[in-house]
This record gives sequence, C-alpha cells and structure tokens, in this order.
Amino acid sequence: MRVRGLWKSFGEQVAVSGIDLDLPAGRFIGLVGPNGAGKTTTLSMITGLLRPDAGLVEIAGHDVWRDPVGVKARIGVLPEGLRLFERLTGHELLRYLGRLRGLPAAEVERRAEQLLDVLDLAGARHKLIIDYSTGMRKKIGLAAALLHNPEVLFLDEPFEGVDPVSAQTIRGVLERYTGSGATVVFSSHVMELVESLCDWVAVLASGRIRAHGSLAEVRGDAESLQSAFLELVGVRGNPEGQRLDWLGGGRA
Ligand SMILES: Nc1ncnc2c1ncn2[C@@H]1O[C@H](COP(=O)(O)OP(=O)(O)OP(=O)(O)O)[C@@H](O)[C@H]1O
Repeated sequence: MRVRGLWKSFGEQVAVSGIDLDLPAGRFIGLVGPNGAGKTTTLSMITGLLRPDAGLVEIAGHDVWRDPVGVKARIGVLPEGLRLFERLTGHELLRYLGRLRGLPAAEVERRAEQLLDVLDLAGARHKLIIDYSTGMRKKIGLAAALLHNPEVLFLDEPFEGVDPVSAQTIRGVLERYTGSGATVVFSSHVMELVESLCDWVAVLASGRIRAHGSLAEVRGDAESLQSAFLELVGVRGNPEGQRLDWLGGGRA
C-alpha cells in the first residue's frame, strides 16, 4: 500500500498534514497515536470513506479514488462507530452483505455459519443487531469485513469495548488471517496490544508520521513501545493534573 502527500483539513483544523507511507504486504500493521492524532481520518481516506484534500492512495496497484470498486473488492473495513442494519439479525446481515459482494448464496451461507461459529456468535445468529452488546457488534462487524476474504483488512480500534475473552477470539481470527499471507492494518492507542500483535508500526501525532518501520526499529533502545511512543510524541505525563488541588479526600 502506497500513500503519498495525504492531506485533510476540517475548516481551520488540519487533521492530516502530508502523510507519506509505504505499508508492506502480509504484515500485521499497527497505526498508533494519541487522541486526535489523525488515525481515523487517515484510515477513512485510505479506505475510500473520506475524500482527501490532496494526495494519493494505492492498494495493490489500484488508486483508491480513481478505482474505488476495484479497491473495495480487495479490502475489508471495520470503521470506528460502524453503523449496522439494526433490524436485521446477525445471520441476515451477513447473508445480505455476502449477496451485495456478489458471492454465490451457498458460499455466503457456508462462510456466514463458520464466521458466526468462530466468533462465538452462533447463539446470537437470530438475534436482532439492535440487541447486540458492544463486543458482539465489533465481532459481527469483523465477520462482515472478512466475508469476501479480502487481501487487506483495515480495523479502527477493533478492541475498544471488547472483553478479554472476545479480544482473544478476535486476536485468534486475525492471527490466522495474517498467517495465510493477508495484511491487517489496525489503529489503537493501547501500546501493549500493538506490541504483542504487530510486526510493523507507524506512529502518528498531530497529523504527521513520527516514525514507521518494524516493531524493533520503532522501539529502538526504549524498554517498551509505550516508552518509545511517549518519547516520539513528546509527552511525559500531564503536569496540569497537579493543579487539581481540590480533588480527593471527599472534602467540599
Ligand atoms: N468531521 C470532522 N470535523 C471537524 N474536525 C474533525 C472531524 N473529524 C476529525 N476532526 C479533527 O481532526 C483531528 C483528528 O481526528 P481523528 O478522529 O482522525 O483522530 P484519532 O487519532 O482517530 O483520535 P482518537 O484516538 O481520539 O479516535 C482532531 O483534531 C479532530 O477534532
């Protein structure tokens, strides 16, 4: 995946300011950065959900904005705050999306059953999505993103609001997927998670790439990715917290 000069402003606010990035295929890639760094904006532009002000994005040689259909056939996306069809059951959603993707009905059925099973959603397959919990919504969103067997999977904060058991399930599915040569790009601000899952990392702060490369390269001499990250984004705890001298002790 090739990104050149990617730029996005919202009025006066520059969210992403000129990102250049080459993401290697077949890797587990983490896009990390503090709140407001521009991760969601970057992923939305890369996946064809948000039009950049300037710049180029190519996935497997296809321009995301010139050939959106070609690109969307090759990628799976789990966006932040994904809106689902609330009045469909999990099973109906997968069946509907599978047919939209042009898969044969029998194949959709086979894949949907397997995905629901592996993601521990088999018991909720006939439940309306409106009644799904946060973690169940993430899992059905992941199933929907994987159904057409994409070459690259983009996940925006896939583990947010997910309990440890579901997180382990999602992790297992993703590891199996990258093990077969596919690429996962996911955003997170949980460094321990990125460190344990990813073999390639890009650090984003204030709309710019601060470091990118293999996990070992980005970590450098730091004892953990967390320390390297704090060093890179120039934050060592917020001393403003010390000003809250009224807080604590239960006094009025
Ligand atoms: N639709 C929008 N309108 C105005 N400003 C926006 C919009 N979307 C994002 N921004 C701004 O762009 C900047 C980058 O936001 P973005 O959501 O991409 O960050 P992020 O790294 O994903 O943050 P978080 O980790 O908190 O989700 C922020 O300053 C945000 O306020």
